[in-house]
Amino acid sequence: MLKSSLFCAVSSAGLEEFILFEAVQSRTKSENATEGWETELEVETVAEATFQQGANGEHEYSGSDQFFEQLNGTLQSLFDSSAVAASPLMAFILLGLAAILAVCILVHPLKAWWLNYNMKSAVDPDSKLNHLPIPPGSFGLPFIGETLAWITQGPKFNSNRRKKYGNVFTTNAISLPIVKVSGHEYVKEILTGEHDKVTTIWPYTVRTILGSHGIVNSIGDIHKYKRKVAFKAFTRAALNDYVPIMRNHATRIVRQMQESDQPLVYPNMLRLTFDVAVNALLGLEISDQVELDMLFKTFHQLVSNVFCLPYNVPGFGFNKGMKARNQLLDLLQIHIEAKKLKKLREESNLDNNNTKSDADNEFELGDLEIKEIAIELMFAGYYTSASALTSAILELARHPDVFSKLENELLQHGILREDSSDEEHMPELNLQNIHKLTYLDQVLKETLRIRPPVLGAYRRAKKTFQIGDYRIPKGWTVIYNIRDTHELEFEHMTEFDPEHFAPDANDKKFRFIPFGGGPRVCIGQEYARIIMKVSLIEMIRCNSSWKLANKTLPKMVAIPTLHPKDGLPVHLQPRKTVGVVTSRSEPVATDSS
Ligand code: HEM
Repeated sequence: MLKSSLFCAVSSAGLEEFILFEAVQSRTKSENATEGWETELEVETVAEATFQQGANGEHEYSGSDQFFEQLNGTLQSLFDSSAVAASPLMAFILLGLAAILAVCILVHPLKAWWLNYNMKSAVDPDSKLNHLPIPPGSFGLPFIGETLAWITQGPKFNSNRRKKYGNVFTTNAISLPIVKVSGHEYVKEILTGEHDKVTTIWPYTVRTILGSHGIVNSIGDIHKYKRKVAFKAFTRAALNDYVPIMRNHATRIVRQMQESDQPLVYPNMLRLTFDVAVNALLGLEISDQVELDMLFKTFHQLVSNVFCLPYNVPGFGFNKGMKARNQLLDLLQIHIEAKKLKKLREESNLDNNNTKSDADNEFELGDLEIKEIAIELMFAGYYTSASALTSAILELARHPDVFSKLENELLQHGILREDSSDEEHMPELNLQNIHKLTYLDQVLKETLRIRPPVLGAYRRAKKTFQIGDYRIPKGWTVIYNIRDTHELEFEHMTEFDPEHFAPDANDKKFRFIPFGGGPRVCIGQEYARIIMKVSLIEMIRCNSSWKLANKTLPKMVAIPTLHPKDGLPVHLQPRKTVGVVTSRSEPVATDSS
Protein backbone atom coordinates (compact mmCIF):
# COMPACT_ATOMS: atom_id res chain seq x y z
CA MET A 1 0.00 0.00 0.00
CA LEU A 2 2.69 2.40 1.03
CA LYS A 3 4.92 1.25 -1.78
CA SER A 4 2.29 1.62 -4.42
CA SER A 5 1.22 5.08 -3.32
CA LEU A 6 4.79 6.29 -3.40
CA PHE A 7 5.46 4.57 -6.68
CA CYS A 8 2.37 6.08 -8.24
CA ALA A 9 3.40 9.46 -7.00
CA VAL A 10 6.84 9.10 -8.52
CA SER A 11 5.72 7.79 -11.85
CA SER A 12 2.81 10.12 -12.33
CA ALA A 13 4.86 13.18 -11.47
CA GLY A 14 6.60 13.00 -14.82
CA LEU A 15 10.14 14.13 -15.43
CA GLU A 16 9.79 17.60 -13.98
CA GLU A 17 8.99 16.94 -10.39
CA PHE A 18 8.22 14.38 -7.71
CA ILE A 19 5.21 15.43 -5.77
CA LEU A 20 5.73 12.52 -3.53
CA PHE A 21 4.97 14.14 -0.27
CA GLU A 22 1.34 14.65 -1.07
CA ALA A 23 1.11 10.92 -1.67
CA VAL A 24 2.99 10.22 1.55
CA GLN A 25 0.71 12.61 3.38
CA SER A 26 -2.54 11.12 2.15
CA ARG A 27 -1.17 7.69 2.86
CA THR A 28 -0.20 8.67 6.36
CA LYS A 29 -3.63 10.09 7.02
CA SER A 30 -5.40 6.98 5.82
CA GLU A 31 -3.07 4.31 7.17
CA ASN A 32 -2.00 3.20 10.56
CA ALA A 33 1.02 5.16 11.71
CA THR A 34 2.98 2.04 12.56
CA GLU A 35 2.99 1.10 8.88
CA GLY A 36 4.60 4.42 8.06
CA TRP A 37 8.14 5.59 7.44
CA GLU A 38 9.31 4.50 10.78
CA THR A 39 12.58 2.79 10.11
CA GLU A 40 15.45 3.31 7.76
CA LEU A 41 14.96 -0.26 6.62
CA GLU A 42 11.49 0.48 5.32
CA VAL A 43 12.68 3.47 3.38
CA GLU A 44 15.37 1.38 1.78
CA THR A 45 12.84 -1.29 0.86
CA VAL A 46 10.58 1.26 -0.77
CA ALA A 47 13.44 2.66 -2.73
CA GLU A 48 14.55 -0.75 -3.82
CA ALA A 49 11.03 -1.53 -4.97
CA THR A 50 10.95 1.67 -6.92
CA PHE A 51 14.19 0.84 -8.60
CA GLN A 52 13.13 -2.72 -9.34
CA GLN A 53 9.82 -1.75 -10.77
CA GLY A 54 11.53 0.80 -12.94
CA ALA A 55 14.04 -1.73 -14.16
CA ASN A 56 11.40 -4.37 -14.78
CA GLY A 57 9.47 -1.96 -16.92
CA GLU A 58 6.04 -2.41 -15.35
CA HIS A 59 3.10 -0.37 -16.54
CA GLU A 60 4.13 2.90 -14.93
CA TYR A 61 7.15 3.10 -17.18
CA SER A 62 5.58 1.45 -20.20
CA GLY A 63 5.31 4.69 -22.15
CA SER A 64 9.03 5.20 -21.82
CA ASP A 65 9.78 1.62 -22.79
CA GLN A 66 7.81 1.89 -26.01
CA PHE A 67 9.73 5.01 -26.81
CA PHE A 68 13.05 3.25 -26.10
CA GLU A 69 12.11 0.35 -28.34
CA GLN A 70 11.21 2.65 -31.19
CA LEU A 71 14.40 4.61 -30.71
CA ASN A 72 16.38 1.42 -30.64
CA GLY A 73 14.84 0.29 -33.91
CA THR A 74 15.58 3.62 -35.54
CA LEU A 75 19.18 3.54 -34.37
CA GLN A 76 19.56 -0.02 -35.62
CA SER A 77 18.38 0.91 -39.07
CA LEU A 78 20.65 3.94 -39.09
CA PHE A 79 23.67 1.86 -38.17
CA ASP A 80 22.79 -0.63 -40.88
CA SER A 81 23.19 2.02 -43.53
CA SER A 82 26.90 2.28 -44.31
CA ALA A 83 26.44 5.48 -46.32
CA VAL A 84 24.93 7.24 -43.36
CA ALA A 85 27.47 5.88 -40.89
CA ALA A 86 30.20 7.43 -42.94
CA SER A 87 28.81 10.94 -42.59
CA PRO A 88 30.35 13.01 -39.76
CA LEU A 89 27.06 14.89 -39.35
CA MET A 90 25.21 11.65 -38.90
CA ALA A 91 27.84 10.47 -36.40
CA PHE A 92 27.21 13.63 -34.47
CA ILE A 93 23.45 13.09 -34.53
CA LEU A 94 23.93 9.51 -33.42
CA LEU A 95 26.08 10.57 -30.53
CA GLY A 96 23.42 13.12 -29.53
CA LEU A 97 20.73 10.47 -29.71
CA ALA A 98 22.86 8.09 -27.67
CA ALA A 99 23.32 10.77 -25.03
CA ILE A 100 19.55 11.41 -24.89
CA LEU A 101 18.97 7.69 -24.65
CA ALA A 102 21.43 7.37 -21.77
CA VAL A 103 19.71 10.21 -19.92
CA CYS A 104 16.28 8.66 -20.54
CA ILE A 105 17.45 5.30 -19.22
CA LEU A 106 19.10 6.78 -16.17
CA VAL A 107 16.57 9.40 -15.20
CA HIS A 108 14.07 7.20 -13.37
CA PRO A 109 16.57 5.18 -11.34
CA LEU A 110 18.46 8.37 -10.53
CA LYS A 111 15.31 10.09 -9.37
CA ALA A 112 14.30 7.10 -7.28
CA TRP A 113 17.75 7.03 -5.71
CA TRP A 114 17.54 10.76 -5.00
CA LEU A 115 14.16 10.38 -3.39
CA ASN A 116 15.44 7.53 -1.24
CA TYR A 117 18.54 9.51 -0.31
CA ASN A 118 16.47 12.47 0.90
CA MET A 119 13.85 10.35 2.62
CA LYS A 120 16.53 8.48 4.51
CA SER A 121 17.74 11.72 5.99
CA ALA A 122 14.19 12.37 7.22
CA VAL A 123 14.13 9.37 9.53
CA ASP A 124 15.18 9.94 13.12
CA PRO A 125 15.20 6.68 15.08
CA ASP A 126 15.12 8.61 18.38
CA SER A 127 11.99 10.56 17.52
CA LYS A 128 8.40 9.78 18.40
CA LEU A 129 7.19 11.99 15.60
CA ASN A 130 7.99 9.75 12.65
CA HIS A 131 4.28 9.11 12.12
CA LEU A 132 3.86 12.72 11.01
CA PRO A 133 4.43 13.56 7.35
CA ILE A 134 7.27 15.80 6.32
CA PRO A 135 6.07 19.03 4.68
CA PRO A 136 4.96 18.65 1.04
CA GLY A 137 7.25 19.83 -1.72
CA SER A 138 9.85 18.56 -4.11
CA PHE A 139 13.48 17.44 -3.81
CA GLY A 140 14.04 18.51 -7.42
CA LEU A 141 16.71 16.93 -9.56
CA PRO A 142 19.40 14.57 -8.30
CA PHE A 143 22.35 16.37 -6.70
CA ILE A 144 21.30 19.91 -7.57
CA GLY A 145 17.79 19.71 -6.13
CA GLU A 146 15.85 22.86 -6.97
CA THR A 147 18.92 25.12 -6.86
CA LEU A 148 18.55 26.37 -10.43
CA ALA A 149 14.86 27.19 -10.04
CA TRP A 150 15.63 28.98 -6.80
CA ILE A 151 18.32 31.10 -8.41
CA THR A 152 16.39 31.90 -11.58
CA GLN A 153 12.86 32.42 -10.24
CA GLY A 154 13.60 34.91 -7.45
CA PRO A 155 10.60 35.61 -5.16
CA LYS A 156 8.36 33.55 -7.48
CA PHE A 157 10.16 30.42 -6.32
CA ASN A 158 8.60 30.74 -2.88
CA SER A 159 5.24 32.19 -3.89
CA ASN A 160 4.60 29.45 -6.50
CA ARG A 161 5.45 26.73 -4.05
CA ARG A 162 3.44 28.31 -1.27
CA LYS A 163 0.43 28.31 -3.57
CA LYS A 164 0.99 24.67 -4.41
CA TYR A 165 2.06 23.21 -1.07
CA GLY A 166 1.21 25.73 1.65
CA ASN A 167 3.26 27.88 3.98
CA VAL A 168 5.58 25.11 5.09
CA PHE A 169 7.15 23.27 2.18
CA THR A 170 10.15 21.10 1.44
CA THR A 171 12.76 21.78 -1.19
CA ASN A 172 16.36 20.86 -1.80
CA ALA A 173 19.25 23.10 -2.75
CA ILE A 174 22.78 21.93 -3.40
CA SER A 175 21.93 18.52 -1.98
CA LEU A 176 20.51 19.82 1.31
CA PRO A 177 16.91 19.05 2.21
CA ILE A 178 15.39 22.35 3.28
CA VAL A 179 12.05 23.32 4.81
CA LYS A 180 10.88 26.85 4.07
CA VAL A 181 8.52 28.43 6.54
CA SER A 182 6.35 31.56 6.22
CA GLY A 183 3.51 33.10 8.23
CA HIS A 184 3.51 34.32 11.81
CA GLU A 185 2.42 31.12 13.54
CA TYR A 186 5.13 28.96 11.95
CA VAL A 187 7.84 31.61 11.99
CA LYS A 188 7.22 32.11 15.70
CA GLU A 189 7.93 28.39 16.28
CA ILE A 190 11.27 28.71 14.55
CA LEU A 191 12.35 32.01 16.05
CA THR A 192 11.42 31.16 19.61
CA GLY A 193 12.70 27.59 19.22
CA GLU A 194 16.32 28.78 19.09
CA HIS A 195 18.68 26.71 21.30
CA ASP A 196 15.96 24.06 21.82
CA LYS A 197 14.44 22.98 18.50
CA VAL A 198 16.76 24.79 16.12
CA THR A 199 20.12 26.40 16.05
CA THR A 200 21.63 28.93 13.71
CA ILE A 201 23.57 27.59 10.77
CA TRP A 202 25.06 29.92 8.22
CA PRO A 203 26.52 28.68 4.95
CA TYR A 204 30.11 27.41 5.26
CA THR A 205 31.60 30.45 3.51
CA VAL A 206 29.84 32.85 5.89
CA ARG A 207 30.98 30.85 8.91
CA THR A 208 34.56 30.81 7.72
CA ILE A 209 34.87 34.36 6.49
CA LEU A 210 33.21 35.87 9.57
CA GLY A 211 34.86 33.33 11.87
CA SER A 212 33.47 31.30 14.72
CA HIS A 213 34.24 33.75 17.52
CA GLY A 214 31.57 36.35 16.83
CA ILE A 215 27.89 36.45 17.75
CA VAL A 216 26.16 35.03 14.71
CA ASN A 217 28.11 31.79 14.74
CA SER A 218 28.00 31.26 18.51
CA ILE A 219 25.39 29.17 20.27
CA GLY A 220 24.11 28.63 23.81
CA ASP A 221 25.47 30.58 26.78
CA ILE A 222 28.45 31.96 24.91
CA HIS A 223 26.04 33.41 22.35
CA LYS A 224 24.08 35.13 25.12
CA TYR A 225 27.28 36.48 26.66
CA LYS A 226 28.60 37.87 23.39
CA ARG A 227 25.27 39.54 22.70
CA LYS A 228 25.41 41.09 26.13
CA VAL A 229 28.88 42.48 25.45
CA ALA A 230 27.97 43.81 22.01
CA PHE A 231 24.70 45.22 23.27
CA LYS A 232 26.64 47.79 25.26
CA ALA A 233 27.25 49.51 21.95
CA PHE A 234 23.47 49.91 21.51
CA THR A 235 22.23 51.27 24.82
CA ARG A 236 20.06 54.38 24.80
CA ALA A 237 22.97 56.50 26.00
CA ALA A 238 25.25 55.11 23.30
CA LEU A 239 22.61 55.68 20.61
CA ASN A 240 22.14 59.26 21.75
CA ASP A 241 25.88 59.82 21.39
CA TYR A 242 25.76 58.47 17.85
CA VAL A 243 23.09 60.91 16.64
CA PRO A 244 25.45 63.86 15.97
CA ILE A 245 27.97 61.51 14.30
CA MET A 246 25.21 60.13 12.08
CA ARG A 247 24.01 63.60 11.25
CA ASN A 248 27.44 64.92 10.31
CA HIS A 249 28.09 62.03 7.96
CA ALA A 250 24.58 62.24 6.49
CA THR A 251 24.90 65.97 5.77
CA ARG A 252 28.31 65.47 4.17
CA ILE A 253 27.12 62.64 1.92
CA VAL A 254 23.89 64.43 0.91
CA ARG A 255 25.87 67.58 0.04
CA GLN A 256 28.26 65.45 -2.04
CA MET A 257 25.30 63.92 -3.83
CA GLN A 258 23.97 67.39 -4.63
CA GLU A 259 27.20 68.16 -6.48
CA SER A 260 26.45 65.44 -9.00
CA ASP A 261 23.80 65.71 -11.75
CA GLN A 262 22.65 62.18 -11.32
CA PRO A 263 23.96 60.71 -8.07
CA LEU A 264 23.56 57.02 -7.36
CA VAL A 265 21.67 56.54 -4.12
CA TYR A 266 22.80 53.05 -3.13
CA PRO A 267 26.61 53.52 -3.26
CA ASN A 268 26.23 56.81 -1.39
CA MET A 269 24.08 55.22 1.32
CA LEU A 270 26.63 52.41 1.62
CA ARG A 271 29.36 54.94 2.18
CA LEU A 272 27.26 56.87 4.67
CA THR A 273 26.34 53.83 6.79
CA PHE A 274 29.91 52.53 6.56
CA ASP A 275 31.51 55.77 7.75
CA VAL A 276 29.05 56.04 10.63
CA ALA A 277 29.64 52.42 11.69
CA VAL A 278 33.44 52.86 11.70
CA ASN A 279 33.19 56.11 13.59
CA ALA A 280 30.36 55.39 16.00
CA LEU A 281 30.29 51.62 16.53
CA LEU A 282 33.99 50.84 16.34
CA GLY A 283 34.95 54.19 17.84
CA LEU A 284 37.65 54.67 15.19
CA GLU A 285 38.51 58.16 14.12
CA ILE A 286 40.38 57.67 10.89
CA SER A 287 41.26 61.08 9.53
CA ASP A 288 43.40 59.71 6.72
CA GLN A 289 40.99 59.49 3.78
CA VAL A 290 43.22 56.98 1.97
CA GLU A 291 43.16 54.63 4.96
CA LEU A 292 39.38 54.99 5.28
CA ASP A 293 38.89 54.32 1.56
CA MET A 294 41.05 51.24 1.81
CA LEU A 295 39.05 49.99 4.77
CA PHE A 296 35.83 50.57 2.82
CA LYS A 297 37.20 48.65 -0.16
CA THR A 298 38.35 45.77 2.01
CA PHE A 299 35.00 45.51 3.80
CA HIS A 300 33.24 45.65 0.45
CA GLN A 301 35.43 42.78 -0.75
CA LEU A 302 34.55 40.79 2.36
CA VAL A 303 30.80 41.36 2.25
CA SER A 304 30.40 40.86 -1.48
CA ASN A 305 32.16 37.47 -1.28
CA VAL A 306 30.57 36.11 1.86
CA PHE A 307 27.88 34.20 -0.06
CA CYS A 308 29.83 32.30 -2.70
CA LEU A 309 31.01 28.86 -3.83
CA PRO A 310 33.13 27.22 -1.12
CA TYR A 311 36.38 26.96 -3.12
CA ASN A 312 39.33 28.67 -1.49
CA VAL A 313 41.24 28.89 -4.76
CA PRO A 314 42.76 32.09 -6.22
CA GLY A 315 40.24 33.89 -8.41
CA PHE A 316 37.21 32.48 -6.54
CA GLY A 317 35.02 34.64 -4.31
CA PHE A 318 35.76 32.61 -1.19
CA ASN A 319 39.48 33.23 -1.62
CA LYS A 320 38.88 36.98 -2.04
CA GLY A 321 36.65 37.01 1.04
CA MET A 322 39.30 35.22 3.11
CA LYS A 323 41.98 37.66 1.96
CA ALA A 324 39.76 40.57 2.99
CA ARG A 325 39.11 38.91 6.37
CA ASN A 326 42.85 38.54 7.05
CA GLN A 327 43.57 42.12 6.03
CA LEU A 328 40.79 43.38 8.32
CA LEU A 329 42.00 41.28 11.24
CA ASP A 330 45.52 42.77 10.83
CA LEU A 331 44.16 46.27 10.58
CA LEU A 332 41.90 45.92 13.59
CA GLN A 333 44.79 44.44 15.57
CA ILE A 334 46.72 47.65 15.01
CA HIS A 335 43.80 49.59 16.44
CA ILE A 336 43.38 47.22 19.35
CA GLU A 337 47.04 47.60 20.21
CA ALA A 338 46.72 51.35 19.98
CA LYS A 339 43.62 50.92 22.17
CA LYS A 340 41.59 52.75 19.61
CA LEU A 341 38.93 50.12 19.23
CA LYS A 342 37.53 51.79 22.30
CA LYS A 343 33.94 50.78 22.58
CA LEU A 344 34.17 47.05 22.10
CA ARG A 345 37.44 46.87 24.05
CA GLU A 346 36.05 48.66 27.07
CA GLU A 347 32.74 46.91 26.88
CA SER A 348 34.24 43.46 26.69
CA ASN A 349 35.64 44.28 30.12
CA LEU A 350 32.29 43.95 31.79
CA ASP A 351 33.81 44.11 35.24
CA ASN A 352 34.26 47.83 34.62
CA ASN A 353 30.74 48.37 35.76
CA ASN A 354 30.25 45.32 37.96
CA THR A 355 27.64 43.79 35.68
CA LYS A 356 29.58 40.58 35.26
CA SER A 357 27.64 37.55 36.51
CA ASP A 358 29.10 34.21 37.58
CA ALA A 359 28.17 32.75 34.22
CA ASP A 360 29.97 35.62 32.50
CA ASN A 361 33.13 34.78 34.39
CA GLU A 362 33.36 31.59 32.36
CA PHE A 363 33.98 33.60 29.23
CA GLU A 364 36.67 36.07 28.41
CA LEU A 365 36.81 37.92 25.14
CA GLY A 366 40.27 37.85 23.61
CA ASP A 367 41.52 40.00 20.75
CA LEU A 368 40.28 37.57 18.11
CA GLU A 369 36.75 37.63 19.54
CA ILE A 370 36.74 41.42 19.67
CA LYS A 371 38.01 41.67 16.10
CA GLU A 372 35.49 39.14 14.80
CA ILE A 373 32.61 40.85 16.59
CA ALA A 374 33.78 44.16 15.11
CA ILE A 375 33.83 42.66 11.59
CA GLU A 376 30.46 41.06 12.20
CA LEU A 377 28.78 44.26 13.37
CA MET A 378 30.09 45.99 10.28
CA PHE A 379 28.99 43.10 8.04
CA ALA A 380 25.51 42.90 9.59
CA GLY A 381 25.08 46.61 9.96
CA TYR A 382 26.02 48.82 7.08
CA TYR A 383 24.77 46.93 4.03
CA THR A 384 21.39 46.28 5.66
CA SER A 385 20.90 49.89 6.72
CA ALA A 386 22.03 51.17 3.31
CA SER A 387 19.57 48.81 1.64
CA ALA A 388 16.65 50.08 3.75
CA LEU A 389 17.62 53.71 3.25
CA THR A 390 17.87 53.27 -0.51
CA SER A 391 14.44 51.64 -0.56
CA ALA A 392 12.96 54.48 1.50
CA ILE A 393 14.39 57.06 -0.90
CA LEU A 394 12.99 55.07 -3.82
CA GLU A 395 9.51 54.88 -2.27
CA LEU A 396 9.47 58.56 -1.34
CA ALA A 397 10.29 59.46 -4.93
CA ARG A 398 7.35 57.34 -6.09
CA HIS A 399 4.91 58.69 -3.50
CA PRO A 400 4.92 62.49 -3.43
CA ASP A 401 1.91 62.47 -1.07
CA VAL A 402 3.90 60.53 1.52
CA PHE A 403 6.85 62.87 0.99
CA SER A 404 4.64 65.92 1.65
CA LYS A 405 3.15 64.38 4.78
CA LEU A 406 6.61 63.61 6.09
CA GLU A 407 7.81 67.09 5.26
CA ASN A 408 4.85 68.50 7.22
CA GLU A 409 5.68 66.38 10.22
CA LEU A 410 9.25 67.68 10.20
CA LEU A 411 7.95 71.25 9.91
CA GLN A 412 5.53 70.77 12.80
CA HIS A 413 8.30 69.49 15.05
CA GLY A 414 10.62 72.35 14.11
CA ILE A 415 13.08 70.05 12.37
CA LEU A 416 12.52 71.83 9.06
CA ARG A 417 12.77 75.62 9.23
CA GLU A 418 12.90 78.65 7.00
CA ASP A 419 16.68 78.38 6.92
CA SER A 420 16.61 74.63 7.19
CA SER A 421 19.17 73.86 4.56
CA ASP A 422 21.65 76.08 6.32
CA GLU A 423 23.95 73.90 8.43
CA GLU A 424 24.67 76.65 10.92
CA HIS A 425 21.06 76.98 11.95
CA MET A 426 20.11 73.36 12.12
CA PRO A 427 17.65 72.53 14.88
CA GLU A 428 19.08 70.05 17.31
CA LEU A 429 18.41 66.38 16.72
CA ASN A 430 18.38 63.91 19.58
CA LEU A 431 16.68 60.64 20.45
CA GLN A 432 13.87 62.49 22.17
CA ASN A 433 12.72 64.58 19.23
CA ILE A 434 13.43 61.80 16.74
CA HIS A 435 11.08 59.47 18.65
CA LYS A 436 8.27 62.00 18.34
CA LEU A 437 8.27 61.66 14.55
CA THR A 438 5.62 58.97 14.32
CA TYR A 439 4.92 59.32 10.61
CA LEU A 440 8.62 58.96 9.82
CA ASP A 441 8.53 55.77 11.86
CA GLN A 442 5.54 54.51 9.84
CA VAL A 443 7.30 55.30 6.55
CA LEU A 444 10.38 53.33 7.58
CA LYS A 445 8.38 50.38 8.86
CA GLU A 446 6.45 50.27 5.61
CA THR A 447 9.74 50.35 3.69
CA LEU A 448 11.07 47.43 5.73
CA ARG A 449 7.81 45.57 5.19
CA ILE A 450 7.66 45.96 1.45
CA ARG A 451 11.41 45.69 0.80
CA PRO A 452 13.01 43.85 3.73
CA PRO A 453 16.82 44.03 3.31
CA VAL A 454 17.21 40.49 4.63
CA LEU A 455 14.79 38.05 3.00
CA GLY A 456 15.14 35.25 5.53
CA ALA A 457 17.60 33.32 7.67
CA TYR A 458 18.86 29.79 8.17
CA ARG A 459 18.48 27.35 11.03
CA ARG A 460 19.26 23.68 11.51
CA ALA A 461 16.85 21.34 13.33
CA LYS A 462 18.58 20.23 16.56
CA LYS A 463 15.99 17.52 17.01
CA THR A 464 12.95 16.26 15.12
CA PHE A 465 10.07 18.56 15.97
CA GLN A 466 6.52 19.29 14.93
CA ILE A 467 5.36 22.34 13.08
CA GLY A 468 1.67 22.52 12.21
CA ASP A 469 0.72 19.03 11.02
CA TYR A 470 4.24 18.25 9.91
CA ARG A 471 7.50 16.92 11.22
CA ILE A 472 10.79 18.67 10.62
CA PRO A 473 13.50 16.01 10.74
CA LYS A 474 16.60 16.44 12.87
CA GLY A 475 19.54 17.82 10.89
CA TRP A 476 17.44 19.40 8.15
CA THR A 477 17.88 23.03 7.25
CA VAL A 478 15.01 25.40 7.97
CA ILE A 479 14.64 28.84 6.42
CA TYR A 480 12.17 31.31 7.81
CA ASN A 481 11.01 33.71 5.12
CA ILE A 482 10.70 37.35 6.02
CA ARG A 483 9.42 38.74 2.76
CA ASP A 484 6.89 35.96 2.31
CA THR A 485 5.63 36.39 5.85
CA HIS A 486 5.04 40.07 5.16
CA GLU A 487 3.25 39.14 1.95
CA LEU A 488 1.01 36.71 3.81
CA GLU A 489 0.27 38.88 6.80
CA PHE A 490 -0.46 42.15 5.04
CA GLU A 491 -2.91 42.63 2.24
CA HIS A 492 -1.63 44.34 -0.91
CA MET A 493 2.01 43.45 -0.30
CA THR A 494 3.26 45.52 -3.20
CA GLU A 495 1.34 48.67 -2.27
CA PHE A 496 3.47 51.13 -0.34
CA ASP A 497 1.18 52.56 2.32
CA PRO A 498 2.56 53.81 5.68
CA GLU A 499 -1.01 53.57 7.05
CA HIS A 500 -0.31 49.85 7.49
CA PHE A 501 1.52 51.03 10.60
CA ALA A 502 -0.89 53.69 11.77
CA PRO A 503 -0.91 53.88 15.59
CA ASP A 504 -4.24 52.02 15.82
CA ALA A 505 -3.24 49.25 13.38
CA ASN A 506 -3.46 45.66 14.61
CA ASP A 507 0.00 44.67 15.81
CA LYS A 508 0.05 40.88 15.73
CA LYS A 509 3.39 39.49 16.88
CA PHE A 510 5.68 37.91 14.28
CA ARG A 511 3.69 39.43 11.39
CA PHE A 512 6.29 42.10 10.80
CA ILE A 513 9.75 40.59 11.16
CA PRO A 514 12.38 42.59 9.22
CA PHE A 515 14.75 42.16 12.20
CA GLY A 516 13.89 38.52 12.92
CA GLY A 517 12.81 37.69 16.47
CA GLY A 518 13.45 35.54 19.53
CA PRO A 519 16.92 35.06 21.03
CA ARG A 520 18.58 36.01 17.73
CA VAL A 521 16.60 39.12 17.04
CA CYS A 522 18.76 41.77 15.36
CA ILE A 523 20.99 43.36 17.95
CA GLY A 524 21.38 46.52 15.89
CA GLN A 525 17.70 47.20 15.14
CA GLU A 526 17.45 50.35 17.21
CA TYR A 527 20.71 51.67 15.80
CA ALA A 528 19.44 50.89 12.29
CA ARG A 529 16.18 52.75 12.91
CA ILE A 530 18.04 55.81 14.18
CA ILE A 531 20.55 55.96 11.34
CA MET A 532 17.73 55.60 8.81
CA LYS A 533 15.71 58.35 10.46
CA VAL A 534 18.61 60.77 10.82
CA SER A 535 19.71 60.19 7.22
CA LEU A 536 16.20 60.60 5.81
CA ILE A 537 15.71 63.78 7.82
CA GLU A 538 18.92 65.14 6.29
CA MET A 539 17.85 64.11 2.78
CA ILE A 540 14.58 66.01 3.22
CA ARG A 541 16.15 68.93 5.04
CA CYS A 542 18.60 69.47 2.20
CA ASN A 543 16.31 68.56 -0.73
CA SER A 544 12.77 69.68 -1.37
CA SER A 545 12.26 66.63 -3.60
CA TRP A 546 14.01 64.06 -5.71
CA LYS A 547 13.06 62.20 -8.83
CA LEU A 548 14.11 58.82 -10.14
CA ALA A 549 16.36 59.27 -13.17
CA ASN A 550 14.92 56.17 -14.88
CA LYS A 551 11.29 55.82 -15.91
CA THR A 552 11.00 52.20 -14.86
CA LEU A 553 11.71 50.71 -11.48
CA PRO A 554 15.16 49.16 -11.15
CA LYS A 555 15.71 45.43 -11.02
CA MET A 556 16.42 44.39 -7.45
CA VAL A 557 19.28 42.11 -6.41
CA ALA A 558 18.90 40.12 -3.18
CA ILE A 559 22.53 39.41 -2.27
CA PRO A 560 24.22 40.45 0.01
CA THR A 561 21.13 42.51 0.91
CA LEU A 562 18.29 43.77 -1.26
CA HIS A 563 19.46 46.61 -3.53
CA PRO A 564 18.75 48.15 -6.93
CA LYS A 565 20.96 46.76 -9.68
CA ASP A 566 21.48 50.20 -11.24
CA GLY A 567 22.40 51.84 -7.91
CA LEU A 568 19.25 54.03 -8.19
CA PRO A 569 20.22 57.20 -10.04
CA VAL A 570 18.19 60.24 -8.97
CA HIS A 571 17.85 63.96 -9.69
CA LEU A 572 17.93 65.94 -6.46
CA GLN A 573 16.14 69.25 -6.03
CA PRO A 574 18.22 71.09 -3.40
CA ARG A 575 16.06 72.99 -0.93
CA LYS A 576 16.43 76.71 -0.72
CA THR A 577 13.64 77.66 1.63
CA VAL A 578 11.04 75.69 3.50
CA GLY A 579 7.65 75.34 1.94
CA VAL A 580 9.01 75.47 -1.60
CA VAL A 581 7.82 72.11 -2.66
CA THR A 582 9.01 71.87 -6.23
CA SER A 583 6.80 70.43 -8.93
CA ARG A 584 6.24 66.75 -8.31
CA SER A 585 3.72 66.26 -11.06
CA GLU A 586 6.19 64.49 -13.34
CA PRO A 587 5.41 60.88 -14.16
CA VAL A 588 6.29 58.53 -11.35
CA ALA A 589 8.34 55.45 -12.22
CA THR A 590 6.30 52.31 -12.69
CA ASP A 591 7.13 48.73 -11.98
CA SER A 592 9.22 47.25 -14.77
CA SER A 593 8.26 43.69 -14.00
C1 HEM B 1 17.75 47.71 8.41
C2 HEM B 1 18.79 47.17 8.97
C3 HEM B 1 18.88 45.76 9.48
C4 HEM B 1 18.10 44.67 9.19
C5 HEM B 1 16.92 44.61 8.24
C6 HEM B 1 18.63 43.56 9.96
C7 HEM B 1 18.09 42.29 9.94
C8 HEM B 1 18.51 41.28 10.78
C9 HEM B 1 17.87 40.01 10.89
C10 HEM B 1 16.66 39.55 10.10
C11 HEM B 1 18.54 39.30 11.82
C12 HEM B 1 18.18 37.92 12.32
C13 HEM B 1 18.96 36.85 11.62
C14 HEM B 1 18.59 35.49 12.14
O1 HEM B 1 17.44 35.25 12.50
O2 HEM B 1 19.49 34.64 12.13
C15 HEM B 1 19.64 40.10 12.27
C16 HEM B 1 20.59 39.67 13.18
C17 HEM B 1 21.69 40.44 13.51
N1 HEM B 1 21.91 41.74 13.20
FE1 HEM B 1 20.75 42.90 12.05
N2 HEM B 1 19.69 44.00 10.68
C18 HEM B 1 19.87 45.33 10.43
C19 HEM B 1 20.83 46.13 10.98
C20 HEM B 1 21.81 45.73 11.83
C21 HEM B 1 22.81 46.58 12.38
C22 HEM B 1 22.91 48.07 12.12
C23 HEM B 1 23.63 45.79 13.14
C24 HEM B 1 24.85 46.17 13.92
C25 HEM B 1 25.51 47.25 13.78
C26 HEM B 1 23.12 44.44 13.07
C27 HEM B 1 23.68 43.36 13.70
C28 HEM B 1 23.10 42.13 13.76
C29 HEM B 1 23.69 40.99 14.45
C30 HEM B 1 25.03 40.97 15.18
C31 HEM B 1 22.80 39.93 14.30
C32 HEM B 1 22.98 38.51 14.81
C33 HEM B 1 22.24 38.34 16.11
C34 HEM B 1 22.41 36.95 16.68
O3 HEM B 1 22.74 36.00 15.97
O4 HEM B 1 22.19 36.84 17.89
N3 HEM B 1 22.01 44.45 12.27
N4 HEM B 1 19.58 41.31 11.64
